[in-house]
Amino acid sequence: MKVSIKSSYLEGEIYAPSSKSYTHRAITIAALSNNSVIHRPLISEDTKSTIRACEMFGAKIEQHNSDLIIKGVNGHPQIPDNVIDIANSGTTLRFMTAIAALTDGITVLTGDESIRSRPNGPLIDVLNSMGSRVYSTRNNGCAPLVIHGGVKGSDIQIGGSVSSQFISALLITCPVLMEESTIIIRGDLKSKPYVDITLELIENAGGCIENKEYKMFKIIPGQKYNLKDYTVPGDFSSASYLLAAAVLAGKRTGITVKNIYPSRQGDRKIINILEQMEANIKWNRETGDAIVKPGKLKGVTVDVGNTPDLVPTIAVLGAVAQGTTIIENAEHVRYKETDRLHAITVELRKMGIDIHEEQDRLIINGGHLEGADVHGWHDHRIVMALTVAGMVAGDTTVDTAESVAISYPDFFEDIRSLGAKIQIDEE
Ligand SMILES: O=C(O)C1=C[C@@H](OP(=O)(O)O)[C@@H](O)[C@H](O)C1
Ligand SMILES: C=C(OP(=O)(O)O)C(=O)O
Repeated sequence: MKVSIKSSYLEGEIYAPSSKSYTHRAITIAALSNNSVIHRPLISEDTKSTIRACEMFGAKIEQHNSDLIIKGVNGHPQIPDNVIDIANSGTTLRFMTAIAALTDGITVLTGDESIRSRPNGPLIDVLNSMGSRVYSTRNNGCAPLVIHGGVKGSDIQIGGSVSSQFISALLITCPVLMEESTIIIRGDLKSKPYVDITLELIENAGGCIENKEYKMFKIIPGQKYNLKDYTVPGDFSSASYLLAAAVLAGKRTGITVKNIYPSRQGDRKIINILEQMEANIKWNRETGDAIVKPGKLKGVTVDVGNTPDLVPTIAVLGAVAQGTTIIENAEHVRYKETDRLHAITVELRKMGIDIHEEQDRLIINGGHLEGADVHGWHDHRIVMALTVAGMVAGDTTVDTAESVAISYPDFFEDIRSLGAKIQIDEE
């Protein structure tokens, strides 16, 4: 699907969608619990992958209006009766690889071309050291994965530089084992806030994990999750496109982005980053409203070690900021749906921006965005960030736009409701 974008001037108010990361965790932990209700889950292609996988492991999941009613497996997932296709969701793949190790049979996990190129080696090695037998069918650490169950609580070590999802997957799974586990993190843990979200949901479900400054986690055995009733908060990663659009393409009347409350989400930092860039933004933590007015921005240097998903948004902001924007500590951003450092560099160059990539950072010299036909790389975050750029530049098309369904299915409807001039060209 391709979208055609004209110069746009936005105004009004919009609700940020529910958090994808919180929704994945709520569904997964509810599936390991007994009876749970999840209010306002994000229903998107990625979270549907988690729903599908949890049903294959024996959970009963029904949607009633904006709630999910989940009857879980009480810590004992069944052997799936077929291969599980988790499509494009890295979070689902990592979480379900660990859940599969709890069964007493064999699970096969696969996904789309993107997911079958993303690394899982550290998680595979740890699960094998715990008594499971996990194989990457092509011996490259990527899906398809074949997982024989049989893990036991153990003392394990794992590197934190590739993905925090490996650690989150182990933190969710180890408490239900009958032996104590200790997880030691080797090196720097990237995307730390996502581990905070995991620990928050585990605590909500009555689980108990001792976190020794993200260097060691001690997990007592035989725990039983009981998530009961959980309401999913708004998503700061998705809100970042709305906030950036307000700054770059907003009318003087401004835009109010609603449903963004204080949270353990690392991407809440988008507010601080916009403030550092001297954007006109006022965030009311009590009401969850961020009021944003358009204005000129100043370039900044941002460490994205904990906020990898903000990179496309920050790159577009830097593209029009005065001076230079440096996005650093970003190597792990290369292991997402696409190599996002490379993808956003290629596409913003097509729009006339002086942007360079190095192994773990981007250097962007602010300039003037020019309309162009750009490629979305089948990556929802690349598509949404380039759509914001297109509203500034005008006369822009973005292809593979259907990928917004991964995390923000109503993205185009929402920004059109604010006045964005976007035509959807069905391909
Ligand atoms: O745990 C999660 O919900 C996520 C963790 C992050 O991945 P990494 O931990 O691999 O950086 C992030 O990029 C992804 O969108 C969601
Ligand atoms: C990388 C992302 O998610 P996942 O790792 O779950 O595919 C994302 O949402 O940007």
